[in-house]
Amino acid sequence: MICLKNVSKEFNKTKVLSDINLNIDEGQLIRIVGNNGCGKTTLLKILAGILKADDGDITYSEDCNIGAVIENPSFIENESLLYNLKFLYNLKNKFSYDICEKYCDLFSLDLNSKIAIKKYSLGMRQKAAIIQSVMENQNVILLDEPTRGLDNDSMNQFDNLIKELKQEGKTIIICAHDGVENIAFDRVLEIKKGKIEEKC
Ligand SMILES: Nc1ncnc2c1ncn2[C@@H]1O[C@H](COP(=O)(O)OP(=O)(O)OP(=O)(O)O)[C@@H](O)[C@H]1O
Repeated sequence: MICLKNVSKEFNKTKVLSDINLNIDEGQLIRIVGNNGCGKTTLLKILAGILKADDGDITYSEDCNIGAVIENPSFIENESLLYNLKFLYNLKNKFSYDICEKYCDLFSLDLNSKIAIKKYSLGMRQKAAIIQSVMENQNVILLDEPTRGLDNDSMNQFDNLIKELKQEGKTIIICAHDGVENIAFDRVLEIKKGKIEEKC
């Protein structure tokens, strides 16, 4: 689905990722771990195409349609959840109220709430961000610390969502220090000193 060959990235002459080689197959559920500042977010940004690698090649299968939650999600703060999800929908796709409602129900969010996003709690914003990453049936989902701000019930809801996406054959990559202990990952990768290695 995605293939990285000798991908490198440095910031201010410090190498964060060094000659990374990685094959991500369709339908894999992958966790990326590593110490603070090791380059997890950098790798996700490169995979999402929002950051350019300095060197190396990345190839994507033709049907690759990426959804992502990376760092702090931005919204139109004075507008409602529904307005924001409609706004974030890709222009070439027809907005599906039913799909958004399904994911909102799963996360106990009210899609018809008139409350402006700026009044949402951190956890509610995180759920809204996760919903936008899956609402268009994206088949590759990149999630950076997705359980940040989620309470225990919401973490269970998140686990259920990942299970469902996995059953649907989606390719999912999650960077997480914690909060994902109940998820059965196919692979766990660790970034260490600029290199990536399989942990299991
Ligand atoms: N835009 C940038 N400009 C300069 N340095 C950057 C930039 N983005 C990331 N870095 C640096 O690259 C390194 C890797 O950052 P990254 O955010 O990828 O780490 P991380 O593994 O996601 O960390 P954490 O677990 O704390 O979220 C850090 O040293 C960081 O300071």
